[in-house]
Amino acid sequence: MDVMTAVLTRRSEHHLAEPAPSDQEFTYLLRAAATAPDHGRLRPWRWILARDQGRHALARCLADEHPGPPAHKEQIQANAHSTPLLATLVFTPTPHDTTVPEWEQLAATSAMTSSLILLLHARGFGSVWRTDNLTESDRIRRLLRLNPGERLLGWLYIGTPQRLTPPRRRTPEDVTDRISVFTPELMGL
Ligand SMILES: Cc1cc2nc3c(=O)[nH]c(=O)nc-3n(C[C@H](O)[C@H](O)[C@H](O)COP(=O)(O)O)c2cc1C
Repeated sequence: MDVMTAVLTRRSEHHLAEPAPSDQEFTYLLRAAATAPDHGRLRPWRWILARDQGRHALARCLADEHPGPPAHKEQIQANAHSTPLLATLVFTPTPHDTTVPEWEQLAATSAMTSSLILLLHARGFGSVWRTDNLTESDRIRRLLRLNPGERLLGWLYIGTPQRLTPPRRRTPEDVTDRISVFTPELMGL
């Protein structure tokens, strides 16, 4: 799949089933995703993979911690239960880096994740990045043994999309109003 096709046919997939990438395949794809732009090559992130019992325990905790009504909690638990691989994204910034401020490290983490999502898609796997307003939960932090200074950025739900028809290739929207051209003359220089 060429890059343009991958970008235009990717969708957040909310109904996922086996198979998911093995640990080995996930690592292979992550190594490629980690080549995304990353000022200082700090790799200020880590992933925690949960399958089977680990995933069920995490699913229960996500549902318990969700502030929404019972129906919403049940939906979260059902989703997390049925998705074969729950990958927790943890931001691990190098503090007080004078060359690479924290916002740049967060941007690098986002770039890596975006690449990973596209690579998964190109291999036939589906994913959705979810936070469900749960990234500040102390209980989830404790369950996942996060260190002080680390930050939860959500979960990549990963598996094989359960849809009858593949997503249609999207028609890119007009973004010309988001582009301007700078010339010194314009600035009166
Ligand atoms: C940081 C981040 C957090 C997200 N959290 C959620 C979420 O909690 N629940 C959800 O359904 N989708 C979540 N999404 C997915 C977006 O809703 C989705 O990308 C958007 O609706 C566009 O759909 P598409 O990915 O199919 O283009 C999140 C995406 C990002 C980048």
